[in-house]
Amino acid sequence: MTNHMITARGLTKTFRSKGQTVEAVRSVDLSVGEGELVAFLGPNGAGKSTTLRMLTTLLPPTSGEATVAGCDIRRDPAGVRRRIGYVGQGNSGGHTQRVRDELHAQGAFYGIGRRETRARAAELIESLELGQVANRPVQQLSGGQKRRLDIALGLIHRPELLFLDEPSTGLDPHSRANLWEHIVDLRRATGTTIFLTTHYLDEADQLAERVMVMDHGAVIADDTAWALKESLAGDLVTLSFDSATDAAAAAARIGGEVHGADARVVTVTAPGGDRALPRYIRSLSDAGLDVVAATHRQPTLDDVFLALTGRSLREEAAHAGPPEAEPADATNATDSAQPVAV
Ligand SMILES: Nc1ncnc2c1ncn2[C@@H]1O[C@H](COP(=O)(O)OP(=O)(O)OP(=O)(O)O)[C@@H](O)[C@H]1O
Repeated sequence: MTNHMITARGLTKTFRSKGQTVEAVRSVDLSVGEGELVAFLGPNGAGKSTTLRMLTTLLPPTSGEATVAGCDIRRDPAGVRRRIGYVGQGNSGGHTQRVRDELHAQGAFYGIGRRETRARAAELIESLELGQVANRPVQQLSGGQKRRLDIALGLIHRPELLFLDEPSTGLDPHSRANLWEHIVDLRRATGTTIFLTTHYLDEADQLAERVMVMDHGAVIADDTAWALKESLAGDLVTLSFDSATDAAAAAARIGGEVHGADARVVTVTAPGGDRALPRYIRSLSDAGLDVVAATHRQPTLDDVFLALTGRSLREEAAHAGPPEAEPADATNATDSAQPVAV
């Protein structure tokens, strides 16, 4: 890894409310290199946003330390804020101001000169494809356009590092894909380091260069999606049998687990499942056990999470309910795409 854009050691946040203590973030160590695109993944309440809010100086840590874009979050929060962009879970909706004016106001907030702000706003309007709506009031934009505006607002001062808290939550699949294209293009063009949280396993898998998995306030995995899948899960081989007796005998022979309502399905995790599958079939046939159907599939990040925690992230997300059609309004002014007063 080259220079570090983020390093955190023992970062901890404990909330106390109504006599209860919540250990939201427990002694997190992490490092992000210059130019990386890192996804922070985990179920609801895992502590992702709290970590982001500490790194962006919106929340003081209970203990631990972190350096962000070369500045210490405790000793030089203003320095951190000058160098980073932060797009929270709130959105830019509800504003009667026009898109272009919103960007100009943001530039003025950062103390950027008028001419430079206008040029920068025009550049961002172009790169984030906001040209057609640049003169419309923000409240008239679609969810995807609003998120792109949020990102433009977060980038007006050319930050070295951009934090995005669930940038695609609430968007339909098409808008999500479009937003991601913009994020990836931007990163390619500017080399900006991007650290984002997401609930979408497929997004993290396909687009992030590194995935950090968080659960119960701790980072439980940190690697490329490929390495995580390769090392933790292996390929998932599924074999079906005519009877539960055969399935049980097969499971015992190959070290698999019996599944299914009628206990006739065996799954086993094997590196290189495409090559392992014929071997299993041959070995079971030698033992007089006929496989009636067989599949193998590459593991997903959900399999990784399952292997690490015994729980499925996908199921937890489903229990948490579908995302809102539009992201909720910011409950806290500092959570919106607006910059924090420095
Ligand atoms: N201001 C607060 N006061 C008390 N508890 C809090 C506060 N903010 C967060 N928490 C708690 O800290 C834990 C971590 O919350 P956090 O928002 O960081 O999780 P998350 O991983 O970002 O979840 P989500 O994916 O739902 O946004 C949760 O149990 C949450 O209820």
